[in-house]
Amino acid sequence: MKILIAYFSATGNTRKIADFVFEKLKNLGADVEILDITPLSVREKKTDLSLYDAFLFGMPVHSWRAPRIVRNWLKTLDGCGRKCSMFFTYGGFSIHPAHYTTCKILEERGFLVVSSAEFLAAHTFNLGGWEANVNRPDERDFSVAEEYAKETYLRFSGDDYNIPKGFLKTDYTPYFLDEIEKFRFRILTQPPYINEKECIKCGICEDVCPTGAMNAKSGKADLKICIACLGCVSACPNNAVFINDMSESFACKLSAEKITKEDLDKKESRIYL
Ligand SMILES: Cc1cc2nc3c(=O)[nH]c(=O)nc-3n(C[C@H](O)[C@H](O)[C@H](O)COP(=O)(O)O)c2cc1C
Repeated sequence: MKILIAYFSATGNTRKIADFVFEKLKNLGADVEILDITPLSVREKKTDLSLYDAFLFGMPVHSWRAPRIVRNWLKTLDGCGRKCSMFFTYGGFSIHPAHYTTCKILEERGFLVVSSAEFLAAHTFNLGGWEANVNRPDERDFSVAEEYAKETYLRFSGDDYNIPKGFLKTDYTPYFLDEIEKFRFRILTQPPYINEKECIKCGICEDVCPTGAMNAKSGKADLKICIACLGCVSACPNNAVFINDMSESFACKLSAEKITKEDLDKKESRIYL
């Protein structure tokens, strides 16, 4: 059986889980390949799925679900009745629509979803002053990832097909979910911008941008296509790409979600089978 792990990772958390699961599947004897769909050029090329028997799709949660550009990429695929699994990394806040809505997309594309998983990871907005799950994923999360690789391989190998249980059917409309995407630009009041004095003109910020929004010459990201993934901020070798300070919004978010920072850090990664 040939397996493909395709993942999107703007700041590296999902990549850590994808790489780990890749190694574990190989150790289990699987013939497995890995594809990073973060670069725009990779998503624009047609991926030949005919070479594979089963798939794992990994992505971060952005505003309660898969990032828009990942949803759009998934909608170009043809599952042809083959099995797949989904896994998410997230910063510890609400994510429950992510499993259900991504599962729906995959089913509509003809995949049989056999498992799903969520892994705690440092929240991207820590780059702007949040302090959520700073050191995740850690051993706890990797031990869940090991179990996830084992269980998913078993389900891929078996003849039967079980729909994963446990994640909630969401009653949020696609309209509502699109509306909450705008929330990120209410707390991220300044889209990523380059501090000219510290910029070494390497162009990495533009190269890593998964949407083509960042312009290294003008020093600004185009708000119309920027998805606020902060890949440019985390990749800059000279820390010259900035966003506004979001620490105040972290306190507001904790209070709105009625959760403490300690509760957030105690959350556990989880598998759905
Ligand atoms: C625009 C945006 C929205 C996010 N929304 C959520 C969210 O709704 N819930 C959550 O717990 N984490 C959220 N996060 C945090 C990410 O899911 C988390 O940091 C993830 O591990 C980043 O993955 P990556 O490093 O592979 O890009 C969000 C991050 C970004 C950039």
